[in-house]
Amino acid sequence: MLEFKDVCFNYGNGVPVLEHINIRIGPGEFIGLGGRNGCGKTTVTRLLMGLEKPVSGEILHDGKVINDDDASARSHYIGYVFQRPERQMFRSTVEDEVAYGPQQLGMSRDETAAAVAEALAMTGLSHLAKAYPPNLNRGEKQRVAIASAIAMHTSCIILDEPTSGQDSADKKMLMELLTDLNKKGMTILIISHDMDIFAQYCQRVIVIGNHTKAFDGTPQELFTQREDLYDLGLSRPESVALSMAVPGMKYCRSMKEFTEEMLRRIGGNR
Ligand SMILES: Nc1ncnc2c1ncn2[C@@H]1O[C@H](COP(=O)(O)OP(=O)(O)OP(=O)(O)O)[C@@H](O)[C@H]1O
Repeated sequence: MLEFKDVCFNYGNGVPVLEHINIRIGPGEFIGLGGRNGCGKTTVTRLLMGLEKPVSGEILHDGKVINDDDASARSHYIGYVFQRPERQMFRSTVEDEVAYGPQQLGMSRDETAAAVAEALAMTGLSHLAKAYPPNLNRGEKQRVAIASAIAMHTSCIILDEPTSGQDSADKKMLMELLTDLNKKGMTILIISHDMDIFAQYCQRVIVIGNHTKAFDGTPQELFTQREDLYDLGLSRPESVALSMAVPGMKYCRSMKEFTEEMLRRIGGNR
């Protein structure tokens, strides 16, 4: 469990970024973090990672205050995939890169090799074990960062806008990998501007607005009950808008679900 208790933060210039934020992230959740550009999403995750410290309030891990724990201490239980994952890579092969964390944890050579092999297999990177990380494409680099977290046996992965600028095939591959990890118990927190990701993959969405938490609930509640989506920098996904427009239609998380439901209805009416 990761928790923010009444957290306030600014970058030292006096301009408030976050004010009195309370958030609880339970084990095994798949949470989307949204809001307008510049509302403070990345700042929330940097505070979780220990890259910034709250001005006031507490950050807790499993009930213990971790305000003073630095990022390396928190990397034992939180993995982070930056917007530009190449910035977090500095070794000359993918397998060495993924081995770095386990080595820092003091795992033996055999344990490290096993953890790396397992992490590369889970992320579909085994064939790229000897590749030079800067030569990989963005999707592959993200998977290296995810593999690094898996190899360290972290319980949580945070991703900052991982699908921006990706084609739909890469996006689907990444989201399916995250769904798979989540089913194995990994907590996922994903910053995104992509409403389809919130609707289709997240169990819960947290929205930051006006320097604080403006929404915390299911994607269905967010997209069907909030009148202020535009003000929050969000929009209703097409699948939800269409399912709301058809009388008696159930809530549809994706266009695939909407299409299947429409076909089922047409078939049923024949
Ligand atoms: N190092 C910094 N020094 C001063 N202000 C900063 C710094 N980093 C971010 N900010 C400001 O803090 C606010 C929140 O930034 P943050 O990057 O957390 O927002 P965000 O919601 O992630 O934005 P985006 O959606 O554009 O990525 C913004 O107004 C930003 O300009």
